[in-house]
Amino acid sequence: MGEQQASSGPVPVPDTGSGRGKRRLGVMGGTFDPIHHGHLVAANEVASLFHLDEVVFVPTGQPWQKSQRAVSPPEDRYLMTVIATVANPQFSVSRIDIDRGGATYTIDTLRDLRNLNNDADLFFITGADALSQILSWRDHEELFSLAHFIGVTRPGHDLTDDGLPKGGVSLVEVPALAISSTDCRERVAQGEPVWYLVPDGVVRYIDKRQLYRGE
Ligand SMILES: Nc1ncnc2c1ncn2[C@@H]1O[C@H](COP(=O)(O)OP(=O)(O)OP(=O)(O)O)[C@@H](O)[C@H]1O
Ligand SMILES: O=C(O)c1ccc[n+]([C@@H]2O[C@H](COP(=O)([O-])O)[C@@H](O)[C@H]2O)c1
Repeated sequence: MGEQQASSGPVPVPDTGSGRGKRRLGVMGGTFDPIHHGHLVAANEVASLFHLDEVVFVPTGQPWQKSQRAVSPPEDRYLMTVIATVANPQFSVSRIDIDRGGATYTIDTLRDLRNLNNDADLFFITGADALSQILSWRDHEELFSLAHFIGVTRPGHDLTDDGLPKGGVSLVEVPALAISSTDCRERVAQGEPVWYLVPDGVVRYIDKRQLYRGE
Protein backbone atom coordinates (compact mmCIF):
# COMPACT_ATOMS: atom_id res chain seq x y z
CA MET A 1 0.00 0.00 0.00
CA GLY A 2 1.19 3.57 -0.41
CA GLU A 3 1.58 6.51 -2.70
CA GLN A 4 1.91 4.84 -6.05
CA GLN A 5 1.07 4.48 -9.67
CA ALA A 6 -2.63 3.68 -9.82
CA SER A 7 -3.69 1.03 -12.28
CA SER A 8 -5.00 3.59 -14.76
CA GLY A 9 -4.03 7.08 -15.78
CA PRO A 10 -1.01 9.23 -15.03
CA VAL A 11 -0.15 9.69 -11.41
CA PRO A 12 1.57 12.87 -10.34
CA VAL A 13 3.53 12.74 -7.14
CA PRO A 14 3.07 16.35 -6.12
CA ASP A 15 5.14 18.67 -4.06
CA THR A 16 3.19 18.58 -0.83
CA GLY A 17 6.17 19.86 1.09
CA SER A 18 5.70 23.60 0.52
CA GLY A 19 4.15 23.99 3.91
CA ARG A 20 6.60 21.88 5.94
CA GLY A 21 6.49 23.05 9.49
CA LYS A 22 2.80 23.97 9.18
CA ARG A 23 0.09 21.79 10.66
CA ARG A 24 -1.18 19.23 8.19
CA LEU A 25 -4.95 18.88 8.36
CA GLY A 26 -6.76 16.12 6.47
CA VAL A 27 -10.37 16.70 5.49
CA MET A 28 -12.66 13.72 4.85
CA GLY A 29 -15.99 14.94 3.48
CA GLY A 30 -18.87 12.55 3.11
CA THR A 31 -22.54 11.95 3.59
CA PHE A 32 -21.70 9.12 5.99
CA ASP A 33 -25.16 7.56 5.79
CA PRO A 34 -23.84 5.52 7.57
CA ILE A 35 -20.09 5.93 8.11
CA HIS A 36 -18.34 2.58 7.51
CA HIS A 37 -14.90 1.01 7.80
CA GLY A 38 -14.04 1.96 4.19
CA HIS A 39 -14.11 5.63 5.23
CA LEU A 40 -12.11 5.02 8.40
CA VAL A 41 -9.41 2.90 6.78
CA ALA A 42 -9.00 5.40 3.92
CA ALA A 43 -8.63 8.33 6.34
CA ASN A 44 -6.23 6.45 8.57
CA GLU A 45 -4.06 5.28 5.70
CA VAL A 46 -3.80 8.78 4.22
CA ALA A 47 -3.04 10.25 7.66
CA SER A 48 -0.14 7.87 7.96
CA LEU A 49 1.21 8.25 4.41
CA PHE A 50 0.96 12.05 4.35
CA HIS A 51 2.03 12.60 7.96
CA LEU A 52 -1.19 14.40 8.79
CA ASP A 53 -1.57 15.84 12.28
CA GLU A 54 -5.35 15.43 12.27
CA VAL A 55 -8.18 14.30 10.02
CA VAL A 56 -11.45 16.15 10.36
CA PHE A 57 -14.52 14.28 9.13
CA VAL A 58 -17.10 16.66 7.69
CA PRO A 59 -20.61 15.20 7.25
CA THR A 60 -22.53 16.93 4.48
CA GLY A 61 -25.54 19.08 5.26
CA GLN A 62 -27.53 18.60 2.08
CA PRO A 63 -25.54 16.57 -0.48
CA TRP A 64 -26.99 18.10 -3.66
CA GLN A 65 -25.75 15.28 -5.89
CA LYS A 66 -27.65 12.74 -3.75
CA SER A 67 -30.99 14.55 -3.98
CA GLN A 68 -32.55 11.61 -5.85
CA ARG A 69 -32.81 9.64 -2.61
CA ALA A 70 -33.85 10.39 0.95
CA VAL A 71 -30.79 11.10 3.06
CA SER A 72 -30.96 10.50 6.82
CA PRO A 73 -31.19 13.56 9.07
CA PRO A 74 -27.89 15.41 9.46
CA GLU A 75 -27.91 14.95 13.24
CA ASP A 76 -28.04 11.15 12.87
CA ARG A 77 -25.21 11.17 10.34
CA TYR A 78 -23.21 13.55 12.53
CA LEU A 79 -23.66 11.40 15.65
CA MET A 80 -22.74 8.19 13.82
CA THR A 81 -19.57 9.94 12.61
CA VAL A 82 -18.71 11.02 16.15
CA ILE A 83 -19.33 7.50 17.48
CA ALA A 84 -17.15 5.98 14.75
CA THR A 85 -14.20 8.33 15.25
CA VAL A 86 -14.23 8.96 19.00
CA ALA A 87 -11.55 6.40 19.89
CA ASN A 88 -8.92 7.86 17.54
CA PRO A 89 -7.18 10.94 18.97
CA GLN A 90 -6.15 12.01 15.43
CA PHE A 91 -9.77 12.09 14.23
CA SER A 92 -12.31 14.84 14.82
CA VAL A 93 -15.72 15.75 13.38
CA SER A 94 -16.85 19.15 12.14
CA ARG A 95 -20.42 20.45 11.94
CA ILE A 96 -19.57 23.24 9.50
CA ASP A 97 -21.41 21.80 6.51
CA ILE A 98 -24.45 20.92 8.62
CA ASP A 99 -24.62 24.26 10.43
CA ARG A 100 -24.12 26.37 7.28
CA GLY A 101 -27.44 25.12 5.95
CA GLY A 102 -28.46 24.74 2.33
CA ALA A 103 -26.78 22.58 -0.27
CA THR A 104 -23.26 21.48 0.62
CA TYR A 105 -20.41 22.53 -1.64
CA THR A 106 -16.81 21.58 -0.93
CA ILE A 107 -15.68 25.04 -1.98
CA ASP A 108 -17.52 26.39 1.11
CA THR A 109 -16.14 23.61 3.32
CA LEU A 110 -12.58 24.42 2.33
CA ARG A 111 -13.01 28.20 2.58
CA ASP A 112 -14.45 27.83 6.08
CA LEU A 113 -11.77 25.38 7.21
CA ARG A 114 -9.07 27.65 5.79
CA ASN A 115 -10.43 30.58 7.80
CA LEU A 116 -10.60 28.47 10.94
CA ASN A 117 -7.11 26.98 10.44
CA ASN A 118 -4.78 29.69 9.17
CA ASP A 119 -1.81 27.72 10.42
CA ALA A 120 -2.56 24.55 8.44
CA ASP A 121 -2.18 23.03 5.00
CA LEU A 122 -5.38 21.23 3.96
CA PHE A 123 -5.50 17.77 2.36
CA PHE A 124 -8.93 16.78 1.03
CA ILE A 125 -9.40 13.00 0.97
CA THR A 126 -11.74 11.52 -1.59
CA GLY A 127 -12.52 8.08 -2.97
CA ALA A 128 -12.00 7.22 -6.64
CA ASP A 129 -15.73 7.54 -7.39
CA ALA A 130 -16.04 11.03 -5.93
CA LEU A 131 -12.75 12.17 -7.51
CA SER A 132 -14.03 11.19 -10.94
CA GLN A 133 -16.97 13.57 -10.47
CA ILE A 134 -14.99 16.54 -9.24
CA LEU A 135 -15.28 18.52 -12.47
CA SER A 136 -19.03 18.66 -11.77
CA TRP A 137 -18.49 20.27 -8.36
CA ARG A 138 -19.17 23.96 -7.79
CA ASP A 139 -16.17 26.25 -8.51
CA HIS A 140 -13.98 23.24 -9.14
CA GLU A 141 -11.16 25.37 -10.63
CA GLU A 142 -10.68 27.08 -7.26
CA LEU A 143 -10.80 23.90 -5.15
CA PHE A 144 -7.19 23.00 -5.91
CA SER A 145 -5.88 26.33 -4.63
CA LEU A 146 -7.44 25.71 -1.22
CA ALA A 147 -6.33 22.13 -0.59
CA HIS A 148 -4.21 19.37 -1.96
CA PHE A 149 -6.52 16.55 -3.12
CA ILE A 150 -5.78 12.92 -2.31
CA GLY A 151 -7.70 10.35 -4.32
CA VAL A 152 -7.83 6.88 -2.80
CA THR A 153 -8.52 3.53 -4.43
CA ARG A 154 -11.96 2.03 -4.01
CA PRO A 155 -13.03 -1.43 -5.24
CA GLY A 156 -15.12 -1.17 -8.41
CA HIS A 157 -13.86 2.29 -9.39
CA ASP A 158 -10.93 3.47 -11.52
CA LEU A 159 -8.64 5.92 -9.81
CA THR A 160 -7.55 8.57 -12.28
CA ASP A 161 -6.60 12.23 -12.27
CA ASP A 162 -7.57 12.77 -15.92
CA GLY A 163 -8.56 16.38 -16.48
CA LEU A 164 -7.44 17.51 -13.03
CA PRO A 165 -4.69 20.09 -12.45
CA LYS A 166 -1.17 18.72 -12.52
CA GLY A 167 0.30 18.74 -9.03
CA GLY A 168 -3.07 19.31 -7.39
CA VAL A 169 -3.90 15.67 -6.79
CA SER A 170 -2.14 12.61 -5.38
CA LEU A 171 -3.46 9.13 -6.04
CA VAL A 172 -2.85 6.53 -3.38
CA GLU A 173 -3.68 2.90 -2.82
CA VAL A 174 -5.43 2.09 0.44
CA PRO A 175 -6.45 -1.33 1.79
CA ALA A 176 -9.38 -2.43 -0.36
CA LEU A 177 -12.68 -2.61 1.47
CA ALA A 178 -15.65 -3.27 -0.79
CA ILE A 179 -18.08 -1.52 1.53
CA SER A 180 -20.54 1.23 0.61
CA SER A 181 -23.13 3.09 2.64
CA THR A 182 -25.70 2.04 0.04
CA ASP A 183 -24.93 -1.61 0.68
CA CYS A 184 -25.10 -1.06 4.47
CA ARG A 185 -28.53 0.61 4.17
CA GLU A 186 -29.82 -2.18 1.94
CA ARG A 187 -28.57 -4.84 4.33
CA VAL A 188 -30.33 -3.22 7.27
CA ALA A 189 -33.53 -2.86 5.24
CA GLN A 190 -33.40 -6.59 4.43
CA GLY A 191 -32.66 -7.58 8.02
CA GLU A 192 -29.07 -8.58 7.23
CA PRO A 193 -26.22 -7.77 9.61
CA VAL A 194 -23.86 -4.84 9.23
CA TRP A 195 -21.60 -5.94 12.08
CA TYR A 196 -17.93 -5.42 11.13
CA LEU A 197 -18.86 -3.35 8.08
CA VAL A 198 -19.48 -0.37 10.36
CA PRO A 199 -18.12 0.23 13.90
CA ASP A 200 -20.00 -1.56 16.68
CA GLY A 201 -21.36 1.69 18.10
CA VAL A 202 -22.79 2.58 14.70
CA VAL A 203 -24.58 -0.80 14.49
CA ARG A 204 -26.17 -0.01 17.85
CA TYR A 205 -27.05 3.55 16.85
CA ILE A 206 -28.75 2.36 13.63
CA ASP A 207 -30.74 -0.12 15.72
CA LYS A 208 -31.64 2.38 18.42
CA ARG A 209 -32.83 4.98 15.91
CA GLN A 210 -34.38 2.35 13.60
CA LEU A 211 -32.57 3.84 10.60
CA TYR A 212 -32.91 2.36 7.10
CA ARG A 213 -35.72 -0.01 8.11
CA GLY A 214 -38.23 1.19 5.55
CA GLU A 215 -35.94 1.38 2.50
N1 LIG B 1 -14.90 1.63 0.65
C1 LIG B 1 -14.34 2.80 0.38
N2 LIG B 1 -13.02 2.90 0.06
C2 LIG B 1 -12.47 4.11 -0.23
N3 LIG B 1 -13.14 5.29 -0.20
C3 LIG B 1 -14.44 5.25 0.09
C4 LIG B 1 -15.11 4.04 0.41
N4 LIG B 1 -16.41 4.31 0.67
C5 LIG B 1 -16.55 5.65 0.51
N5 LIG B 1 -15.38 6.23 0.18
C6 LIG B 1 -15.16 7.66 -0.05
O1 LIG B 1 -15.57 8.35 1.12
C7 LIG B 1 -16.16 9.62 0.77
C8 LIG B 1 -17.55 9.73 1.37
O2 LIG B 1 -18.33 8.69 0.85
P1 LIG B 1 -19.89 8.54 1.10
O3 LIG B 1 -20.24 9.05 2.46
O4 LIG B 1 -20.67 9.06 -0.04
O5 LIG B 1 -19.97 6.93 1.20
P2 LIG B 1 -20.50 5.91 0.11
O6 LIG B 1 -20.24 4.54 0.66
O7 LIG B 1 -19.94 6.23 -1.23
O8 LIG B 1 -22.05 6.24 0.16
P3 LIG B 1 -23.28 5.85 -0.82
O9 LIG B 1 -23.19 4.37 -1.09
O10 LIG B 1 -24.49 6.25 -0.05
O11 LIG B 1 -23.08 6.66 -2.09
C9 LIG B 1 -16.17 9.67 -0.76
O12 LIG B 1 -15.03 10.38 -1.16
C10 LIG B 1 -16.05 8.21 -1.16
O13 LIG B 1 -15.46 8.05 -2.41
O1 LIG C 1 -18.83 20.84 -4.12
C1 LIG C 1 -19.64 20.15 -4.75
O2 LIG C 1 -20.33 20.61 -5.69
C2 LIG C 1 -19.75 18.67 -4.37
C3 LIG C 1 -20.56 17.79 -5.08
C4 LIG C 1 -20.64 16.46 -4.68
C5 LIG C 1 -19.91 16.01 -3.58
N1 LIG C 1 -19.11 16.91 -2.93
C6 LIG C 1 -18.37 16.48 -1.73
O3 LIG C 1 -17.77 15.22 -1.90
C7 LIG C 1 -17.73 14.53 -0.64
C8 LIG C 1 -18.36 13.17 -0.83
O4 LIG C 1 -19.70 13.40 -1.19
P1 LIG C 1 -20.79 12.23 -1.25
O5 LIG C 1 -22.01 12.95 -1.78
O6 LIG C 1 -20.22 11.21 -2.19
O7 LIG C 1 -20.95 11.72 0.14
C9 LIG C 1 -18.49 15.42 0.35
O8 LIG C 1 -17.55 16.17 1.10
C10 LIG C 1 -19.31 16.32 -0.55
O9 LIG C 1 -19.60 17.59 0.01
C11 LIG C 1 -19.02 18.19 -3.30
